[in-house]
Amino acid sequence: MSIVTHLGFPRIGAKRELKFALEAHWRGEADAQELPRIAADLRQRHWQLAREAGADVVPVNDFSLYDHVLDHAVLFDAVPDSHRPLLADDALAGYFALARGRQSGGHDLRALEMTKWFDTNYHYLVPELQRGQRFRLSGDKPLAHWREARELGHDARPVLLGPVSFLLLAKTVDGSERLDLLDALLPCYAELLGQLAAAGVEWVQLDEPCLVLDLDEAARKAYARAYAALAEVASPKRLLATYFGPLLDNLALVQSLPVHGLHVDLARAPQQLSAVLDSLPEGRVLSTGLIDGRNIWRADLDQALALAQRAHKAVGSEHLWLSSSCSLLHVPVDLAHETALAAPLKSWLAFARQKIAELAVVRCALDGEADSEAALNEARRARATRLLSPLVQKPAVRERAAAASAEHGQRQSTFAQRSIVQQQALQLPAFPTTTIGSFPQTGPVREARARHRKGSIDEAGYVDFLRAETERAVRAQEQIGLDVLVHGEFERNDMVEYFGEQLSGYAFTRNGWVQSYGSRCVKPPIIYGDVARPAPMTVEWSRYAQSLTPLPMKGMLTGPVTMLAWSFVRDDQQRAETCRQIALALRDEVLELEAAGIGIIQIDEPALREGLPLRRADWAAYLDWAVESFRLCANGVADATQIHTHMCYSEFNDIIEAVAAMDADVVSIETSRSRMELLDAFVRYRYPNGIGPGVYDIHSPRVPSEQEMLDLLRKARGLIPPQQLWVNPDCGLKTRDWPEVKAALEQMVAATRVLRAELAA
Ligand SMILES: Nc1nc2c(c(=O)[nH]1)N[C@@H](CNc1ccc(C(=O)N[C@@H](CCC(=O)N[C@@H](CCC(=O)N[C@@H](CCC(=O)O)C(=O)O)C(=O)O)C(=O)O)cc1)CN2
Ligand code: MET
Ligand SMILES: [Zn+2]
Repeated sequence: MSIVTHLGFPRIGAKRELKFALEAHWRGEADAQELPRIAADLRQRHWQLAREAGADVVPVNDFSLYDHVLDHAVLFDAVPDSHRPLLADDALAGYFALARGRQSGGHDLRALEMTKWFDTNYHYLVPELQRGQRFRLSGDKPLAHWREARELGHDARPVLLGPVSFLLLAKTVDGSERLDLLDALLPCYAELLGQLAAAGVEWVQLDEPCLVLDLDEAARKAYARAYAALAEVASPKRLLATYFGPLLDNLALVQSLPVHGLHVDLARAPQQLSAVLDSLPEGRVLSTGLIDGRNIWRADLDQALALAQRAHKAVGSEHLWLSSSCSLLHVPVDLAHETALAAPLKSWLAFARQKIAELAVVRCALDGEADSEAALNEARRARATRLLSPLVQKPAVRERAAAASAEHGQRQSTFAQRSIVQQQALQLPAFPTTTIGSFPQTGPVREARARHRKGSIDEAGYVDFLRAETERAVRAQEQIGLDVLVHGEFERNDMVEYFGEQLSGYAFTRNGWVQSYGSRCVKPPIIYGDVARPAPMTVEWSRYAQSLTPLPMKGMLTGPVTMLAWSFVRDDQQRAETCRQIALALRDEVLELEAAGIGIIQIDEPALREGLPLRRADWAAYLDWAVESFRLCANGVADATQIHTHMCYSEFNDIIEAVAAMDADVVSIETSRSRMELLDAFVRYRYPNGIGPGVYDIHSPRVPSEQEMLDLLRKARGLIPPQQLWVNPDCGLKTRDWPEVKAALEQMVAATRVLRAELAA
């Protein structure tokens, strides 16, 4: 009989139990045993839940206290020397110091860099390696968690990030070639596999998501070498797991690797099944990724079943696994907690637990069990009602999207012309200072929102509270001496969810939490239908904030590409089409802000880069519609209105032309941690519009000094013409506290004043 399994499970907990345990631990409020106890409890609960939903085998070591890539770096002792003493002294404290930095107890340790996990909104910590790096197996988490599951009676499969993906996802601090470290790393894997085999582990899952990327010759050779080497050692049977896309030109390589099983993503790439089956070596297990781990829709079980049947015919039930396309990390835990979702909508959805149950239905149907028919019918009915629902189809929205043309995305004049008009209107000093939008989302702000949600403060009381917070932020900015102010975003739970709640065609959940990094979570809203804007969303807040000050108040919106990328999107129409609908809805907001007298409007697009398809061949098409959507959203304004955009965590070399084509008057980017290196693309391209390279790393509580920021600014001034240069932090300040924010911004303004004096001299 074919088995039901999945590649990994969300670890934060349905009610974010891990988040609260972590944060209590970091605040020093929990005793030393509390965090490990809650973590073990979550693992136990999640295994049980998966088994009850229908999984035969559960993955283990998918759990992490912070990040699974960091866990591997620690497991192989691939950590910066600076962190070693603390790690040796207190392993957990050292681990969190790698994740979050540490500036107490006589330590001044920086955090590892964080970056996006493929094209998801999950962030991993980037292992730092160097030439001659030594690796050493340190710790036994994969085996310990396997034992834990075994003792609870579960058939379990440890998950490891495979050696080549581990290296490709790491960076070297000295510019040396990562893959040169393969020979040094492999003995660690060999030792670990040996330990697992000796303990009686039957299967190990080696995740190699990099196999869905464009690979150069060196990477292909590394794969061949690594897996040949691992075939020589004592080891459980190896499942090579690929996900997030089709294997395409890497298929032959993959099929040549000596492993016992292969997992392929058939949710994103169902069309690859034929080629995979045709080339699958005799006797190899095929793990079919049938159910989408990246989205929350109930599956098309007929399609999943059809794929499973084709695979079954080719490999037989002994060699067939039915699985999720990727780890379920990217979806919430359990739909059962959504008690407030409207009835038809709820019946269309499946979270992690429901997805495993769907796999169990496919298995029943595959085995010809009679009661599977009822479950299949139920799924068919739910899907059909969704696709035909009048909630989904809005003819007026579709007509508008079809009618929108490129002209609507064209500013009236060139940047050179309109920047003169804008300067006349705004009268900004050289090197204008501003911030990226959010100010601290403090405990009281979140509590007020929670009380409002529960009805224990009314609308008026909540609005009064938010107005007071906004006013406080405006006064603080005036006092600090910033030139372009923001209202602070206190009314927003999240930059995406907040807009999702106000747009039609969008639904939102109560508990649909997904880990973004560490203890930080998001509740991605769900786009289920054609998107429109029934009423203005931010205009009153911006108008109010502007009424408090004579200084320019920047309007603040989340752009269409980011709204799309950080939501769960409908799967019954092209993403480009959905994005266009969002763009037009936001366009109305932009124009209404303008009409309300807001002269500067920022439209954030931090997700533009991460939305880039994993394969280069697909980039141009994506960038075309992504840029077009931004332009449709932003560029309907008059010359005097200044459009800003903001992007963080972006490798701009790949997308600089697209950034230029957006034609925003000012773009703010994250650059402080890379010491302005990320400006390179703009410099080389001679990017003509305004640029605000971040001078202050907002991810850390550390307050940068005036001198540090001045150094960065001088560097930036040497790279781009002074009249283009803006001064701002790397990103929004919502995760910081007021005292550090005020101190840092004061230093930033002081540094700017020095720069201005130098310009005048
Ligand atoms: N969607 C999205 N993706 C993004 C970003 C982003 O801002 N948004 N930024 C980048 C980095 N990612 C981040 C993701 C999350 C957070 C973050 O701070 N998340 C908050 C939750 C934000 C939120 O939805 N807050 C709600 C709910 C807050 C809450 O927990 N309330 C308590 C009660 C209040 C309390 O006592 O704290 C409850 O409901 O139980 C609100 O403010 O209303 C968290 O994990 O703590 C930060 C950065 C990239 N991706
Ligand atoms: C992740 S980009 C964040 C932009 C948003 N305006 C903020 O300041 O929080
Ligand atoms: Zn940002």
